[in-house]
Amino acid sequence: MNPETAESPFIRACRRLPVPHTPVWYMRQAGRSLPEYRAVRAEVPMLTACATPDLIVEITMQPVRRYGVDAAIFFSDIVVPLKAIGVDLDIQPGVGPVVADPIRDAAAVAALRDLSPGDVPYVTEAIGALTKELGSTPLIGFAGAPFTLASYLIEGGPSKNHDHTKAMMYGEPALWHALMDRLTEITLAYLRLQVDAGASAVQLFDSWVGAVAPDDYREFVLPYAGRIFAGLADLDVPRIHFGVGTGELLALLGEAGADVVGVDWRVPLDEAARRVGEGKALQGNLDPAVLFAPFEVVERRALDVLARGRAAEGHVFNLGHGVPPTTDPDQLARLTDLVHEASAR
Ligand SMILES: Cc1c2[nH]c(c1CCC(=O)O)Cc1[nH]c(c(CCC(=O)O)c1C)Cc1[nH]c(c(CCC(=O)O)c1C)Cc1[nH]c(c(C)c1CCC(=O)O)C2
Repeated sequence: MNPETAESPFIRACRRLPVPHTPVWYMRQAGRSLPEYRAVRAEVPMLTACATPDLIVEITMQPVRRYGVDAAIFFSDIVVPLKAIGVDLDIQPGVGPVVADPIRDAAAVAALRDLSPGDVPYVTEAIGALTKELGSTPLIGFAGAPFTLASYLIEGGPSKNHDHTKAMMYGEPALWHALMDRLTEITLAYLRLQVDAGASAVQLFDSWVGAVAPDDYREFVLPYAGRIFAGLADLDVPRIHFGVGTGELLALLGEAGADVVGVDWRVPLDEAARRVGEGKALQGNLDPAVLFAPFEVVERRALDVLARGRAAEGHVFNLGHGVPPTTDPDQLARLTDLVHEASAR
């Protein structure tokens, strides 16, 4: 990473170093709520956009231009590497990823081949162009974590209770471990190629792992997240680990090897710092729904997040989950300025 990027508030906060202001970015900042995003996407299916370097660059830059956030997140989706190795899937508007043939047996698991950089040339190309355009602003690469990817593959689409996923985990543990092993290799390769192309941090999204109890997380999930973080250790970029509803798992998300633990809105950051323990930075955690309240409420809540975030060794301000599609972009613009001004030191 270039020296100015290494000195940016976002990278410094991830490394638990002093910062001039608390850095802020938003999960799902690229897309959905922005009119300039809807204009660009009007005629283009989601997965086509994710495979078109010019569109990736433009959409990734949109929230950076509009809000002045401290980091960009690469515009893509967690299912892109699966599509790239030949899984028959689509992203349906308002639904999410839908898999044509859900993976439920050993033959389907064995068909998940390794990912190489040549499978996603548009990712490498877009990241190269983005790092030039971003200058010292860091670019966050990302991937879906094995549990969350497994859930889409096994269920065949979005799921509330992850019943088929858990049925395999509990009932066919050998098949489960084989699937998690395949997804771990694919995810690690995907994150490494993003860093090799120029990403200066990575976030592993285990969005739906909050459905799993701590003992099961330790047995069925943590070894794989651990392999991914260990496999990135030589790259010298901050590694962020996030899931929704993970209050009971926060210490384990850190234990898996992340430098920064992402926290949803259910656990205040001072309590999260206590649960995660020493040697980690935290990211979060304003309830995204607060953005629908008048700005004075957003302000009061955001100041509370900042105050509690001081209990952590490093704090990156974010929402507790993604930007809701109907968010008024002006609320995020004002929130970004507020975080910068209120935390200036
Ligand atoms: C679980 C998950 C997915 N995708 C992702 C996650 C993990 C983050 C999280 O927990 O929210 C990650 C993701 N998806 C997208 C990004 C882009 C970068 C960003 O701004 O954060 C990122 C980081 C774009 C997208 N991914 C998707 C869209 C909407 C596609 C469209 O505009 O048609 C975007 C902009 C589609 C998608 N893909 C997925 C869902 C649930 C959806 C939304 C379905 C819907 O409500 O329309 C799976």
